[in-house]
Amino acid sequence: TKSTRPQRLLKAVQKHSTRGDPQSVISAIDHFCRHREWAMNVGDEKGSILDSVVSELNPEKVLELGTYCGYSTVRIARLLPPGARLITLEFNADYAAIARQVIAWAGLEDKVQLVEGASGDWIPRMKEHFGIETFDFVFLDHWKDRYLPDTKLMEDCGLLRKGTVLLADNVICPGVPDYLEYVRNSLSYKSCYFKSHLEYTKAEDGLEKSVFLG
Ligand SMILES: Cn1ncc2cc([C@H](O)c3cccc(CNC(=O)c4cc(-c5ccc(F)cc5)cc(O)c4O)c3)ccc21
Ligand SMILES: [Mg+2]
Repeated sequence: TKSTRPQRLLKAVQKHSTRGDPQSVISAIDHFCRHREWAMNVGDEKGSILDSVVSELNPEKVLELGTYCGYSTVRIARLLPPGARLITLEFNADYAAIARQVIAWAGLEDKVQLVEGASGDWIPRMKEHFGIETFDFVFLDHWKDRYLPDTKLMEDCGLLRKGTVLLADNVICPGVPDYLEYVRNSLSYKSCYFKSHLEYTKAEDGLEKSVFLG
């Protein structure tokens, strides 16, 4: 039977990158997606913006909503200090299976906990199940109509603290108008837009960085 795109992406990682070298994994995925098959990774251009936000923040507790093949998981985890933890939520079992192998190939499994399940089910369980008080950094890259409800859910569950940074992918393409309107108008957030391009294309897209003010 025909392979899936995530399976072909994993093969490209295993063929064209070095086990235990996250940068080579990132480069192999970007090369595959630019020259072979487009895939919905945050990509190299927006990825560099993601890197700078993470490096500046040095977060201990990170939540990623939407793992897909683990590209942004690897980008974030490779920058985390020893002892820091990234929890990534993926509801699609096929994506999760590939992501686990990509994360393991990069040698980052000790920093990453991939949870198979939906954000709406797992956000309310973060405290009792993972012993998480609050998150320092949240990367939103899952279904675009879940960004706003899940942000409100994280607020209600007390998972955000003064200074928690939310970084949202695809705020232009495909777009998240209700989320943007909320974080840009709420007195509880200081928000700014990083203009970029849709991964591996010339179309406009960007990241919205929103700091929770408590
Ligand atoms: C509830 N819950 N909890 C965990 C969780 C995890 C998932 C999956 O990881 C998943 C599956 C399918 C789609 C997404 C969202 N991503 C996108 O839709 C996207 C599209 C494009 C684009 C842009 C232009 C196009 F022409 C086509 C696609 C570019 C991008 O960067 C994207 O992130 C995420 C889903 C719901 C989940
Ligand atoms: Mg995305």
